[in-house]
Amino acid sequence: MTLNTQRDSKETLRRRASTPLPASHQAGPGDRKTTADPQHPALGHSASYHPGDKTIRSRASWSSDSEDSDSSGADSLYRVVLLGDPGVGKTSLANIYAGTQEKDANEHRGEESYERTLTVDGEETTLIVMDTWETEKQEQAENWVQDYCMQVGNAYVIVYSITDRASFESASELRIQLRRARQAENIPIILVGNKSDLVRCREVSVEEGRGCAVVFDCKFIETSAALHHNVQELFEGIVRQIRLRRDSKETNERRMSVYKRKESITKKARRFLDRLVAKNNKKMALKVRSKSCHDLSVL
Ligand SMILES: Nc1nc2c(ncn2[C@@H]2O[C@H](COP(=O)(O)OP(=O)(O)OP(=O)(O)O)[C@@H](O)[C@H]2O)c(=O)[nH]1
Repeated sequence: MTLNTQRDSKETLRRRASTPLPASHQAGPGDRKTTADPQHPALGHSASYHPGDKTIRSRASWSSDSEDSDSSGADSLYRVVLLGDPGVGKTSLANIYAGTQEKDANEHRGEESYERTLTVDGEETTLIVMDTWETEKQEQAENWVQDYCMQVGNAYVIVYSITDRASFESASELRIQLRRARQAENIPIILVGNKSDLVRCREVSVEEGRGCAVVFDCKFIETSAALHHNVQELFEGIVRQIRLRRDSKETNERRMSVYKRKESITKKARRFLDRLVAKNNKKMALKVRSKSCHDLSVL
């Protein structure tokens, strides 16, 4: 991924941002399906969607890895639901994903779903990022939104603010709620500690975030929407987590061998040493697991 590539893809996005998706999008715009589809097990949820209530903002290409683009890569579409307390930064993260510039934010206010195609490890995947979670409205009419969110995601991002302990506690509750709603399913869940730039206001340590992810068996990353730090890594990580569950072991191993070739020597050495020590030490194995919850490219 290069900065140039990012800049180029943003240009593409801006040009296409005004292109509305047809209302029939949920039934599949001809090329892809977003409702229950036996050919597309990852999308096989039966919850109904209300297109009039939520807007799909844009379809655009965001090639993070264009030099490796492989036309043989499967093109797939997945829903990613953002959960978390009000004010933790869900919309800010979604806006970065959508490539919305600050000056465009007012124009797009009220729109809550963002579709974008990413090229990760040489293959394209389209994510619809849904920023529809409501925690404040308790009326009956709003409950369907929460139920819908819990049912419809192919992956979940649970966001808290590192400056707000209450939001961290809510994140644990959301994880439990999600586990209850989707009991037997092995869906990717990423715990995100946002606002990592606000160092002096920190109320939740990195270790606590990581510990929570280990206990709740999910991935963990700290981001700063304000500085755009780790946001791209987050969305690329979601794609990798989806693929790790969707594809065969062989396909993932082939993909990983390409990915690992690009890893830094330090990262490779650390990974090798962790495995070596963990082989003979159960306690260490737990520690490695706690480290691996940081690594969004492995299960
Ligand atoms: N310093 C800092 N501020 C942030 C960051 N992310 C979001 N904010 C600010 O936090 C406030 C809330 O951000 P939103 O993105 O609206 O949060 P939200 O979770 O979507 O909130 P609701 O829409 O109420 O659910 C805004 O003023 C953002 O500018 C961050 O990483 N760092």
